[in-house]
Amino acid sequence: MALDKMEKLHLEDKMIQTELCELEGIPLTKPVYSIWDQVWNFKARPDDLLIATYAKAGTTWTQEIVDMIQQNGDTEKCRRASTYRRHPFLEWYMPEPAPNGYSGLEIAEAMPSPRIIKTHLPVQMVPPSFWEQNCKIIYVARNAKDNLVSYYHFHRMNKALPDPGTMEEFMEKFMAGKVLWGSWYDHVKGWWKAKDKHRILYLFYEDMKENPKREIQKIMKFMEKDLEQEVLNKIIHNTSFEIMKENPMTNYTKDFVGLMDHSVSPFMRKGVVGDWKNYFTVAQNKKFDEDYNKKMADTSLVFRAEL
Ligand SMILES: Nc1ncnc2c1ncn2[C@@H]1O[C@H](COP(=O)(O)OS(=O)(=O)O)[C@@H](OP(=O)(O)O)[C@H]1O
Repeated sequence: MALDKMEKLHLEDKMIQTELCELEGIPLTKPVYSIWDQVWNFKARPDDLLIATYAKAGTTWTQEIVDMIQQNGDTEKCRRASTYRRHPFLEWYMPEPAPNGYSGLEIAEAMPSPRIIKTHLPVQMVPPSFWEQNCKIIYVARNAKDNLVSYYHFHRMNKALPDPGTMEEFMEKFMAGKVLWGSWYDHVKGWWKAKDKHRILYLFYEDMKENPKREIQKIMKFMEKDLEQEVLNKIIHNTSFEIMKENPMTNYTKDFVGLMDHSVSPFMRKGVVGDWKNYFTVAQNKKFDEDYNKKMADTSLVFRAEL
């Protein structure tokens, strides 16, 4: 291999930086950690809509629903750019010359209102301006077991994330909260508490699968949008897993090129409730449940891990 190419690859490897470092007990990637002051000082605008989730809980799906509502069901407008470029990912940062160099902050700052912004931050790390501006927030939660399985496969296919090891090893890290964006348990509980004090619509992935029409209507109401039945049907259709999997603007084949390997596991993988049953052994399930019951004993939050 030519020397300059080797140097470039080495540099790119360094820029990808799969190592995590903790901020107030929350593991972040090194580049995100390095710009944390700027993230914290981000200036939200009153008409920003924040979509907050633990990673792999249904973010992309919700982003597409919200965009389709905002665009009054106009599919062409929704195809103006990829999900990743349409809705800035607030804290995400990968400096050039990393492939797909990206700064959520820069994209957000340059974007005209109304903005739809994505974040995976736990509630205590959301920049204060979102609360000061009383922004609307949609939080989507997914049951821990399916969330874990989806996150595991995402780590396998995404070179920007640490190697997950075996499913068993990843499960241990997930239970200990030693994964990017921290503890699932604290994330869902923290946002659940916050919903009583702020303008937060708290949704569940399982409810969206069970009855997309009902959940899309909830989002419409929250966004104060009244759309014709025909438009609603169009939104239901175009935000289904099958359509989004084939849509190059929503299936992540246009972004993270060279980082995400969809042949290892596609971003739009299965999109179902209960896939964890194909991965958890009986012993793992028992151990997981025992630990889960302890960690979730102090909340009224209830999840469904099957439909
Ligand atoms: N329309 C639709 N319907 C049902 N399920 C869907 C849909 N779109 C995305 N997905 C599934 O959501 C999982 C990806 O989660 P996120 O979008 O939150 O990922 S990310 O955190 O933004 O990287 C991932 O889940 P798994 O299939 O279980 O891995 C996607 O397949």
